[in-house]
Amino acid sequence: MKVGDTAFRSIWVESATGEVRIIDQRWLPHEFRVVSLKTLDEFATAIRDMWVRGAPLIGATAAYGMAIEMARDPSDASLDHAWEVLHETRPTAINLRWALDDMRGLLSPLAPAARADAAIRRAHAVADEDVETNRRIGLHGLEIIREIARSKPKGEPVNILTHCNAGWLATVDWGTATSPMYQAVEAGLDIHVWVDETRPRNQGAQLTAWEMNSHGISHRLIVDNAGGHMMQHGQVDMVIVGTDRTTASGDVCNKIGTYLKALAARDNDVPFYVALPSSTIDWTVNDGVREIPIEERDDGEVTKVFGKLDDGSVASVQISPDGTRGANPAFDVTPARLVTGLITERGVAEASREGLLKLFPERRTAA
Ligand SMILES: CSC[C@H]1O[C@H](OP(=O)(O)O)[C@H](O)[C@@H]1O
Repeated sequence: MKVGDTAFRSIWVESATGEVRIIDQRWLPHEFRVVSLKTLDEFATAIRDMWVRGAPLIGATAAYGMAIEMARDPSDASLDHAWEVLHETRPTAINLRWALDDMRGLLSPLAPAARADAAIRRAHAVADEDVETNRRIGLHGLEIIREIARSKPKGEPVNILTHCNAGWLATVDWGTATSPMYQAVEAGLDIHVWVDETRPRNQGAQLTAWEMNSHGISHRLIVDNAGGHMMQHGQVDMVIVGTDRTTASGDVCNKIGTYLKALAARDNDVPFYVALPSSTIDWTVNDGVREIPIEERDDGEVTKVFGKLDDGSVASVQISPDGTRGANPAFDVTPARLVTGLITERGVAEASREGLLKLFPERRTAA
């Protein structure tokens, strides 16, 4: 998407140097920092420490990490080591495993001498496919927004609530939950976005708000606990979020707090949509609550908050007593029964096995 007058992706290869470049999202919205990732360990650190984050972007970053390592050492041992190092960075987003398996499946049968070129080509393709996939998600989501707009009094915007950042910063471009928003604005529809701050790391306040500002989309930042109240008072026409792993039966694992939004949406008859590329569907899992590993992150993310000081510098400040420890599950699982629809690149699926198989019949295994 555009940053000022310049079009950006969240990850790209500098043509002059061949270096893989990323936007280091830890410093947004206060500083726009671009860094190069040059070694396998730097790629692993960037994913683990959330310089880059968001399921599709984590997958694309891992693909480029494999490619960089193949250029250094294309041996079988190096291929397996790179898979292990990158896989252990974060446990929940399935795109990481999907991308690593995709790359290793392509590279393993090749002669080592052919792996570096094949790897970088595939990494580029993973990134390009993500952009097109998200664009298509946006077109399908646009029709939902358009339908809601028809039911609104003239001059009133479609009010959309979103949680965390499932924006272009969480993908290579367009975003998943934000793609319908961008497409709606491009189609001339009037939307307003309630942006959940999304504690503890505030991806909403820091990243989604930055995206909305950069794109000139009407929005207001709200605390995570305000969403239910807004819905009770008719101020939310739809919820749209992303996901880090959706099961074959339609259970949705997403940033912590998503489940609570879904409960409030159901209680107030607000449609609750999830936007996702098919690479985020884990076809091997049915019961999301019991089977999806939930990342436990450092409790310092709960006891501290990052922001800009009055002198313009950025810092992390402690918000709780010295002796207080935190608990920090990074995701939760929304059962399929609370999901109105799954917006994929092939269309909108009912949140169920049959609903997903109608759009992805090639996944229908023999009974
Ligand atoms: C399009 S995936 C976005 C998804 O990823 C975020 O998690 P994190 O920032 O920890 O990587 C969040 O769950 C978003 O919904």
